[in-house]
Amino acid sequence: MGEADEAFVQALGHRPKLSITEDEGIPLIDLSPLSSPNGANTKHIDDLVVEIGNACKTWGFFQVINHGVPLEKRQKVEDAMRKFFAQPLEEKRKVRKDEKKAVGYYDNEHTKNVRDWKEVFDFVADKRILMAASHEPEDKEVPETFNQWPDYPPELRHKDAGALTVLAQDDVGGLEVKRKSDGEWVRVKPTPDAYIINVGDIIQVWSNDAYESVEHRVMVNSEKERFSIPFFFFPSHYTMVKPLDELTNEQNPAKYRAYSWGKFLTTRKGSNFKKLDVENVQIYHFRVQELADKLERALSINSK
Ligand SMILES: O=C(O)CCC(=O)C(=O)O
Ligand SMILES: [Fe+2]
Repeated sequence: MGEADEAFVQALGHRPKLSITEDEGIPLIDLSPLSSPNGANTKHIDDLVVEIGNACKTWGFFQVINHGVPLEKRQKVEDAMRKFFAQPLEEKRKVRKDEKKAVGYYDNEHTKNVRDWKEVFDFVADKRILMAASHEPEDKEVPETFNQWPDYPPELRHKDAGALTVLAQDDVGGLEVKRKSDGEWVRVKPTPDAYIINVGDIIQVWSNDAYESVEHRVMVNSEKERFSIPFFFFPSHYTMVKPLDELTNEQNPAKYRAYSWGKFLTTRKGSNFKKLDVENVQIYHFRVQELADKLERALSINSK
């Protein structure tokens, strides 16, 4: 075997283990009360809300069935996706996405500064949107679009930066979630026609840490290619993200200061195409405690 490009190489502690833990415990939630033909039954809806709340607290991940999305729609998207990716590389590269072009094909994304072993096609479902040109406060907004589909798996552990993610994975499987109770990586069992939903960083901040954004990763295998279709649910770029007023009070003060979602995303995306030597922006950088510690360190350096 030839030498691997060092951009793909994971730090030792993040390489996969050889055995797989498949967890039956990731909640499977039946959404049929939402589309009940006799109108929604309040008791069932209340139970559903509790079930979803518990899943978000315990796992940060759950699968939904009887969600009302017609199977034919999913099959149509899957057919188009397979057809697109089956084309020769030079064809796919004709619709290439890069640092200036926000949508299209790419195969050189970096997550946490390590290159992913995947191919992606990002596309836009909606109108054009405005986005900050950079993280710098004086930079103007520029028109941009962002929506991701479909994703040929990222291999790296990460948390999703948006509010929540809805994901369709195929029957090959490979998505792994870091179990909150013991830090073990467990595999999300492929369930036909189910969608996987996970809490992202924004919900963690909005809920002032009541619901945590959980680390996950995708393990590739050399025998069978795998497809997945993630939908990242993001707020508008001008949204300032901060703990919700109704969830904070004197006993539970805001743990984060407000940050601009558009600027956060722009800074994040700056490292999507190259390996940087510094850690990319993370929500913990906006933690009030983290900022207080930094200030304390700075003051103690200055007084020496
Ligand atoms: O492909 C998957 O199963 C997960 C994809 C993912 O985690 C992501 O794109 O953020
Ligand atoms: Fe993800």
